[in-house]
This record gives sequence, structure tokens and C-alpha cells, in this order.
Amino acid sequence: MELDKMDENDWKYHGEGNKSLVVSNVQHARVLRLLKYSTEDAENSHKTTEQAFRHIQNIVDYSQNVMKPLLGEKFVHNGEAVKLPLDFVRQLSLKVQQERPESRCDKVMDTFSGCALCLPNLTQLSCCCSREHRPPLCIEIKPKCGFLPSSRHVTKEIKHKVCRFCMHQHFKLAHGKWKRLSRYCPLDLFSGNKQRMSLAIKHLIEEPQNNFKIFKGGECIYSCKDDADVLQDVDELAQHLRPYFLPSGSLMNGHQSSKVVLNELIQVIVSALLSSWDPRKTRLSEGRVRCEASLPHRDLLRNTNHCLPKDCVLDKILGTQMLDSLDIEGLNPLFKRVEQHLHDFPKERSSLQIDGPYSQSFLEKIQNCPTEDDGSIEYAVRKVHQYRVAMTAKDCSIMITIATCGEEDGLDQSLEIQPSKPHFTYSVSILDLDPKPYESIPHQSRLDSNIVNHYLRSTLPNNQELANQSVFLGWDREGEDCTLVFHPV
Ligand SMILES: O=P(O)(O)O[C@@H]1[C@@H](OP(=O)(O)O)[C@H](OP(=O)(O)O)[C@H](O)[C@H](OP(=O)(O)O)[C@H]1OP(=O)(O)O
Ligand SMILES: Nc1ncnc2c1ncn2[C@@H]1O[C@H](COP(=O)(O)OP(=O)(O)OP(=O)(O)O)[C@@H](O)[C@H]1O
Repeated sequence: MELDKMDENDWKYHGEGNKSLVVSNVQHARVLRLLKYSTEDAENSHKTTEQAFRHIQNIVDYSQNVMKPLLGEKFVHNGEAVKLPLDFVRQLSLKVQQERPESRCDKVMDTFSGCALCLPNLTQLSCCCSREHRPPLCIEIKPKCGFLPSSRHVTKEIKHKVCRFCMHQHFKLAHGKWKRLSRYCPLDLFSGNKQRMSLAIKHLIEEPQNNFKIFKGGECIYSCKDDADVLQDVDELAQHLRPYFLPSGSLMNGHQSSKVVLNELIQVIVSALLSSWDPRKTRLSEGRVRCEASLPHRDLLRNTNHCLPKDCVLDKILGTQMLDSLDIEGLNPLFKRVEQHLHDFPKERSSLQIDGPYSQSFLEKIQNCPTEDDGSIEYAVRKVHQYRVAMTAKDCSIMITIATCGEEDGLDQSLEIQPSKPHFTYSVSILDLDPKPYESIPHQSRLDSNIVNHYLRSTLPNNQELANQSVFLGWDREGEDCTLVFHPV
């Protein structure tokens, strides 16, 4: 990429999340990830070029030095911080504006600093072997938290029974973020049980929200529509997928063929998620793999061993998520200890690496954390660091990119579903591995209790857990969330 010859016509809108907007190159398998600011305080949040570059370099360092060793070399692409001509960025911002979903337009793209993160386009395969020249398919899954907390600090019994995602769904529905509940449960996806995993993916297809997308040849062909009322057209998706999964002469038609094609897709996704070169298994602890909100699978839970192939992408993500061993309820007092220490010794913020640098020593602090609290500031800081890393793993996305290939292509990573079916070559990556700010921990704590209280109120009207321990005192206002607060009596 020649930075002095950047032309906005070589780039197009690709997608965006809460914090960044992504454009892809029309010729090369590259994307640029640009930061976004809230329109409300765009004036105040401008960073100088140097500050923005440092911020993006911090993201690169964090991906490379912290997340890559934890998640695995082969899954993580840390990218490179780049400085772009301001003219190019401004033109690009104008060009992509009309493509942006309305729901994301509360933020504007950073057109002031000229800095961005340059990454490989993970919807493309770097070595595309396909002799048939069928464009690659890419499935993006944001799996969210895959375990139930077992921390003794958890005060609400429900958190040991129903997973955060399933409880959060009710909260999101009540606050208008989505119009329908998703039946997806992360615990099914992370279970390692192929039937439960297939069900989880079926539920993602049914209601993708921001957890599921499909790209064909780099173009998004399936995702949540901006108008949340519109149901996804599964038959249209099946039409796209048919050439990949049904033999060209197949006479199967209509609904039947859609079902077959989607089932094949689900099998490919499950195989890619479980693929590993390591024959060993990670056994999942029994208490953590059942979510009571995902009850239809009771039969599937009986007599099944839950394990993930060691080092498969789900195993790596789950292991990193579980660095949150205390739960936000157990972390809170440690966060307060750090806050008090920083108040007393503000200069120590940098030596404690609160905002980085995300170096080898930051990783060592996470990996060598004592199991017992000795009352020290070091222990508290390490647990806070661990929690933030776990948060990143709870919010990352998996990209599975597949292309058809003949047996004769002899690829390293070839996915065989059934010997008679087409072979796929594939790559699995993890994206969105930004550090989560230290300052967001109090928000996490409030959100956690808002989600749990809302769930208890909305799904269990005569809930004893609430009745026993709470009286209504007032409203907790956080941003737009307006939720009753219950204080212990
Ligand atoms: O808190 P959660 O679980 O709602 O996760 C947020 C995500 O919401 P979700 O529930 O996945 O729809 C949220 O996603 P959306 O904007 O809702 O698509 C962001 O990923 C947010 O991360 P960040 O603050 O932008 O770094 C995420 O916030 P973090 O908690 O990861 O900071
Ligand atoms: N390297 C990449 N290759 C292809 N597509 C990408 C890449 N990085 C990001 N994307 C696409 O852009 C979207 C937004 O990127 P990303 O998830 O990093 O944004 P974000 O603002 O950090 O998200 P969040 O809302 O989780 O904070 C992704 O969902 C994905 O579809």
C-alpha cells in the first residue's frame, strides 16, 4: 500500500461496530479500520495525530504481545498502525456515509488524525486454491461469554444458572436494542457437543443480531438488517450457498434444498470451530456448561461429556474469557483498591501499566497471578488486568473463511465433511482484540446488576431472590438505561 498515493475510489465501506469503521480495498485483501467518535462530544474527543497513532499502536501491541500468546499465533493478525493523508480520509468519510446503517450514525469517523489500523481482509483467503473460482465464503460469529461464573463472590444465584448473554437479551429487548429475543446461547456453542453447537448456529442464523454475518467474495450477504422488524431471508441465503453445498445437477428444490444447504453450512462451521491439530481434549467443568435459559436441550445435556479439542479456536477463546475468575462482583473491591492507590500515588499509574504499555511484562503479570489475595496492590492490579483481557475475549469475533477445493489441491487445512461431499479449504481468525479501558470497570459493574435485576423481574415475577433481599429505592441512571435499583436491607 503506497500511503502517498491513496485514492478513496480504491476503497469501499465494509462494516462497523461501536468503536470503529472498516473499509476494504477493492483489489487487494486489505482493510483499514478507522476509529469513531461520539457525535455528542466529537469536538472534545479529537486526538492529535500523535495521540491517535499511539492509541492505535497500543491496540497493535496488545494484539501482538498479549492476545496473540493467549489465543494462539495462527488465529491473531495484529495489523499495522498507519498514517494516511487527511484528504484521503475526508473523501473516504464522505464516500462511505451513505452506506452506514442508521443505528451506527450516533458516531462519526475520525477524519482529523489521519491514523488507522491496516489489517488483512479476513473475509478473503490468502491462498485461494479454488479451481472453480467460486468466491470464498466467510462466516463471522461474535460468540460472547461461554461460561457461567463459579466465583464465590457472586451474590445472585441466578448467575450460576442462566448465562449473561441470555439474561442480557431480555434487557436489550426491554430497552429497544432488538425487537426479538435471540435463542442463541453461547454455552451451547462452547459446549463442544456437535448437536448443541449446531443448534446454537441455527439460532444465530434465525436471529443474527450483531452475533452473526456471512460474506461472499468479501460482500456481506447475510446479517441483521438495520430495520430490526425485517426477518432475515433464509431462502435467499440458501440460494447463495447452494453452489457450494449441493452438486450442480441436484434436482432438489425449494424448502427442502434450503434445509439441506443450511445444514451443510452448519456442519462446516462446527468442524472449523472444533478443528485442532492437538489430539488432547479440554474437559469443561460440569457446573459451567448448562444454561437454564436454553432448556430445549435438556436431552442433549444428559449423558454427554463436554469437552473441546485442545487449542481449537473455541478452547482458546474460552480459556482467555475464564481469566475472569472472580466475576465483576469479586473484582469490584480490587478495582477500588487500585483506585485508592492511584489516588494516593498517581505517579504509579504508569509503572503499574494501567494504560499499557502492552508488553511482554504486561502478559507476565496476567500469567503469573497468585491465586490468593495477599492484600497487596500488585495482586489487585493483576486481577484487574486479567479481567480486562477476559473482557476482550468476551467481545471478540471469529472469522471462518472457506473456499471449495478439489482433493487434488492437497491443502494443509482441508475440511472434509463427508468423503462424497466437496472439500473446503479454510482459515479461522479472531478479530476485534482491542484493550478494554480500565475506566469501564464501574460501568461493567452497574450493567451486570442492571441485567440481572431486570432478568429476575421480567422472567420470574414472584422471584424470591429479589423479594428476600431488596427494597425499591430509586432509579439508576446510566446513559439511557433507566433501571430500578434494589439495595439490600
Ligand atoms: O457489554 P456488552 O456485553 O454489552 O458488550 C458490548 C457490545 O454489546 P453486545 O452486548 O455485544 O451487543 C458492543 O457491541 P454493539 O455496539 O452492541 O454491536 C461493543 O462491542 C462493546 O464494546 P466497546 O465498548 O465498543 O469496546 C461491548 O462492550 P464491552 O462490555 O465489551 O466493553
Ligand atoms: N480484518 C478484517 N477483515 C475483514 N473484516 C473485518 C476485519 N476487521 C473488522 N472487520 C469487519 O468490520 C466489523 C467491525 O469491526 P470491529 O468488530 O473490529 O469493530 P468494533 O467497533 O471494534 O466492534 P465492537 O462493536 O465490538 O466494539 C466486523 O464486525 C467485521 O465484519
